[in-house]
Amino acid sequence: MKPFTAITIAGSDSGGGAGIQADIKTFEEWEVYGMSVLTSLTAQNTTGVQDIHHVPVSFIEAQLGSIEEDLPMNVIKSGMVATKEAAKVVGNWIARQHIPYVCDPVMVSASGHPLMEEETRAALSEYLFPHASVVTPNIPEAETLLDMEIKTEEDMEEAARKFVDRLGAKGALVKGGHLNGEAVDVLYDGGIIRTYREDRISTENTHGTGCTYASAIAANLAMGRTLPFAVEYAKNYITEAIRHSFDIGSGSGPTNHWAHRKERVR
Ligand SMILES: Nc1ncnc2c1ncn2[C@@H]1O[C@H](COP(=O)(O)OP(=O)(O)OP(=O)(O)O)[C@@H](O)[C@H]1O
Ligand SMILES: Cc1ncc(COP(=O)(O)O)c(N)n1
Repeated sequence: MKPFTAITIAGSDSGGGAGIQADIKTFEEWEVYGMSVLTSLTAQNTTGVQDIHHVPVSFIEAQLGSIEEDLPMNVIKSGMVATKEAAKVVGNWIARQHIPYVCDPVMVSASGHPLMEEETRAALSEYLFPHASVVTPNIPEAETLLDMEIKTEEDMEEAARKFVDRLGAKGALVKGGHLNGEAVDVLYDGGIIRTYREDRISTENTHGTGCTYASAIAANLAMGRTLPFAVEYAKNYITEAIRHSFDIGSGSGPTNHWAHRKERVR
């Protein structure tokens, strides 16, 4: 049997809620075989990030090479890429793969800790976005990367268009988790604007939602679904993961990657 496969290029979260751990857990739930390239290791829990160790760029390259030499890949997902050197190596490698690529431009943890060096911002636009089937910024990330304020759904639409028209991504999903009211996300794929809307769930336990959502989109692309359908399935999945999130740790608890088994959203 040959499964669909996905590779995540991201940081490790020792607390298991975000980063590589969230990505692999999500791939598994979609029955997509997960592979990983670690860019940084974080000492992290639900209260915050206590320490960060960046993997040497030569070792990031070694991991990419080991996978490329031997294993099939249906999709690439990236998360924490902290330095411009890492962004360059990762971007140049992705450019050669010619498969769908989901780029989650992780900048700051939900607990407020910077996960990317400031000078890496420009490197994301230069090396990663041009290869992305979709970039998945949250509101603060979109505001920083585009240097604009986002307060309304119309602003989200404008931002999504700018990621495509100005920064060269093929698609952009601007996530509205940080706005008040409904949990609305706006997708622009270079053609039309689509809106994904769910009621807001009252919980503090949203650690890792961004990583989990992007990985669910990637898993659906690996299975051959189109981007709009991949986002629709992933939105249902993340909503249930938040609804049944775990009240563990004394900070913002993690989402529940197996919640969909109760709700049968697949
Ligand atoms: N309280 C909530 N109830 C329902 N959906 C939510 C809630 N918070 C976030 N979402 C949804 O979760 C997904 C992730 O969005 P968000 O904007 O929180 O991303 P993020 O900031 O990258 O995540 P993280 O919390 O991991 O930093 C989006 O679909 C968003 O609409
Ligand atoms: C290694 C790593 N990657 C990504 C995130 C973002 O996730 P969140 O915004 O939920 O903290 C994180 N906290 N840690």
